[in-house]
Amino acid sequence: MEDFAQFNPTIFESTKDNYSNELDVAVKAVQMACSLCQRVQKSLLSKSTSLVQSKDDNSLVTIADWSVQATVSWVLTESFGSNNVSIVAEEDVETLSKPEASGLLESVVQTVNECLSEAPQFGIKGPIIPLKKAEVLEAIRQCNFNGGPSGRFWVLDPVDGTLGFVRGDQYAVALALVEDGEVVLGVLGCPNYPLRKEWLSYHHRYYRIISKLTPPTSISWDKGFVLYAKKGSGKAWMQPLIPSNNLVWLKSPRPVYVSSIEDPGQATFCEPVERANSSHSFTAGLAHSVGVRKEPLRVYSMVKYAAVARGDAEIFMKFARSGYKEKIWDHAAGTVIIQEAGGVVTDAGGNPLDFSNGIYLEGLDRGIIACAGVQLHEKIVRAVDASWDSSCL
Ligand SMILES: Nc1ncnc2c1ncn2[C@@H]1O[C@H](COP(=O)(O)OS(=O)(=O)O)[C@@H](OP(=O)(O)O)[C@H]1O
Ligand SMILES: [Mg+2]
Ligand SMILES: [Mg+2]
Ligand SMILES: [Mg+2]
Repeated sequence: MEDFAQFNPTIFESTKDNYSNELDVAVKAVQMACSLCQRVQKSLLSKSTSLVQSKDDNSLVTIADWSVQATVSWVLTESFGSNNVSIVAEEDVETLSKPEASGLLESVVQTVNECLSEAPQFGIKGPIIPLKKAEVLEAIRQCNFNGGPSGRFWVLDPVDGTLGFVRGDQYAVALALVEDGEVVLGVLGCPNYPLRKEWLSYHHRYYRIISKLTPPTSISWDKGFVLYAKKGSGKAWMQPLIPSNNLVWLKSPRPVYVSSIEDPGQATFCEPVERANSSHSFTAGLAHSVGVRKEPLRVYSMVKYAAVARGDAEIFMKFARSGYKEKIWDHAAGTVIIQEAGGVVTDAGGNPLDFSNGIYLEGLDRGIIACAGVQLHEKIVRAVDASWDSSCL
């Protein structure tokens, strides 16, 4: 039993360290968010409802995106005080505030309150009475900070990989803390990350396959976890999901490390599922040119960062079409987790990602390259230079 520990803040090693309280609250908030998402994903898949909406850029948003944003915003504000909390997050309240969206708003309020009612099981004090519509909208609206070079702010992607989420596939909840332009904490919830990494590539069919192969009573260590890391600690940790209805949860976090594979011939690279989000043809040419032989692992969301941090893949590449500006919430948590697990994350010019310039990764050179090791990373950066001019990106 010695590798088991009760769930309490002592898991965070030196509790007197900087950011230990922030990390403790952030991990609990992401645990709650994962539980919320699992419940919503299940209900989305069991009935076709209008809980999925299209945004102006044709991307999707669901009640889970808004509900997680409201819940995490509420938890952070209650824990640290509204004057001390600035949050940059993906969703806004525009759609939800429209009179015709009252049903949608009701679903969000119900989902948030359901989640907050379980807060004590995660070690968080919940509200005395359920939140009202106006309070839920305010919690979402509060996440309208625009980032920048100085001070402290949180960065939240409530559901990353919303497309994967509505398809019953991979998605992530990503929360980071940025101080003076540097990501100092990263917390990444991956509720559907499978026990066997081979299952990561069963897109679309994932849910069906998993539900057939794992008994419904299986404990959550079999699927899903929260990864977290603190900048400069040299460690990244994986904590199993806390079952909200199960008081016998006793598992302690484990450290995760990047893979030691430096040979491209043995390496696996991962990339976005959607061609619209990253050029598959460019990365295929690139991978071939450095000697990568394995098929790409196409996975939705920041689960790709988790795969590299855990050593299930060695390379992550994303080359969005020219003109697309990457947002900080799609990369902040994953970046610090890979770095602390021993990996390297830069743009295609080999420069660190810049989280100090507002909501976008301004100045990003071509694309993002994350690797398990320095040598592999150098090879990929060199290969991008060699093949860039002949590509049409
Ligand atoms: N056109 C375009 N190009 C590049 N990137 C885009 C584009 N549109 C959206 N996005 C952002 O990509 C986030 C999902 O990235 P993924 O790596 O998960 O892509 S994929 O879903 O696997 O194809 C996705 O995050 P979520 O909105 O949180 O799902 C978006 O922020
Ligand atoms: Mg989105
Ligand atoms: Mg995202
Ligand atoms: Mg999102």
